[in-house]
Amino acid sequence: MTAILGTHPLRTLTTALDAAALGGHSAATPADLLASDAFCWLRRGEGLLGYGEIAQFSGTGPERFADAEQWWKDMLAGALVRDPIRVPGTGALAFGSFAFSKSSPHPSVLVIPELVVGFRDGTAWLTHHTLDGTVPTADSAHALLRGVLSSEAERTTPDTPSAGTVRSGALTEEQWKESVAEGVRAIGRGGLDKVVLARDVLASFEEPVRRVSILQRLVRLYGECWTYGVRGLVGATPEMLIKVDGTTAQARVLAGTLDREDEPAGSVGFAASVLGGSAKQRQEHDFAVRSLTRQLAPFATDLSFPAEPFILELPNVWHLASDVIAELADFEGHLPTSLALVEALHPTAAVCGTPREGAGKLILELERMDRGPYAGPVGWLDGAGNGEWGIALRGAVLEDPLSVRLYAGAGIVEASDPDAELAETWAKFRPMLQALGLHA
Ligand SMILES: C=C(O[C@H]1C=CC=C(C(=O)O)[C@@H]1O)C(=O)O
Repeated sequence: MTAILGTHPLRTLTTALDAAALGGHSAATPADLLASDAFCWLRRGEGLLGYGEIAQFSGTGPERFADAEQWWKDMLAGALVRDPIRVPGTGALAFGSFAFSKSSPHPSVLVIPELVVGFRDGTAWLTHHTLDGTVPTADSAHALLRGVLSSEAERTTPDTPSAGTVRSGALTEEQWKESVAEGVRAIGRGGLDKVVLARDVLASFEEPVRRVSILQRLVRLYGECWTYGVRGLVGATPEMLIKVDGTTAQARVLAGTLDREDEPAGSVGFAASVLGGSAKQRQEHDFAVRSLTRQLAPFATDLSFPAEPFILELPNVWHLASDVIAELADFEGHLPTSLALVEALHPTAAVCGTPREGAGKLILELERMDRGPYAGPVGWLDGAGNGEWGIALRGAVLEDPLSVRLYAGAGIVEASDPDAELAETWAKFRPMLQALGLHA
């Protein structure tokens, strides 16, 4: 574990965003405030952006969540927080991304940005964090934002996607289908109900890709999803692992997918009959809901979810979806933080399988790649323990300015067909392919 701690305590100042104090810089939507390295968590015109980095936790291994939680507690212990607004996302805040696997060498990180801009229920605010002993003020926060806006010519340059090509990553399509077939055989032998198998593809460009444009396109096209950006990891996920807002926790569980590409006219009804009527898709979904609710129950005094999933309509696919809601139990005066819940819930059967242990082992064997941050938790948490942690799906890692690695997977059950699962991964690559300006 590495942690960079300053010699001064963390100081934070949250203040209402004063549009007049931004001078000539105005923004119609939060996405207009994106900058090249900005942290991003946006959905339906609300969310959080972060700029600059003043401290980070970085770790690997099975203890990565607990170590991150301890680091955050240490940062908060001596913190001097001024927060007159006091809603989830104000005060001290860190963005984070965690590797899917406990055996991954990929670093899991929590990062405290120098400046946060937040939007929620019609309120907009700035939070300025310092660790060098300077006292943040409303003026210093606005000056930082003005600095970001004026130095970022890239934000306003017209967006012309560069030409790129896509090739297979760790496995060719044929090899991946063989892995799916092996997954089906493993399920048939007994002891395993479901395994989620993913694959990667590598997009290469002749000119550097622009992170801001990728995020802006995802925001524009996939407004119902949570568009995330934590360093090189970008994407727009439809799946909420856990959101904590005071005493309430919420999750959106997805599993069961239908491509919308060849959609007949009319079609949520069509999706409902195909997805809802398919025993295979229902089974895939039920495993995912059960894994989430089983892990969440010990933290809850009350937990509910509808008996029947609903159809979530996204531009690329339909999903079977279930929203789970829980009232959090208070243990000796403490509620679990969003990060403590992440540790308990990850990985659910939407991205790993059932039973979890056996599925995890088979994933390592059959995918023959490191998932890195793909399918890991991504999001933010604040000093009160609130937070939103999506599952990093429909995303990619910007490996260097000319190469982007995309990841997508599919839930495999006994009735799975390798060709259909391969087609499903292409439907799930589509948001990132579109965001990269590649044909999709
Ligand atoms: C593993 C992925 O999706 C999961 C989430 C929704 C539906 C899924 C499915 O139908 O297989 C997957 O469980 C992915 O997007 O890479």
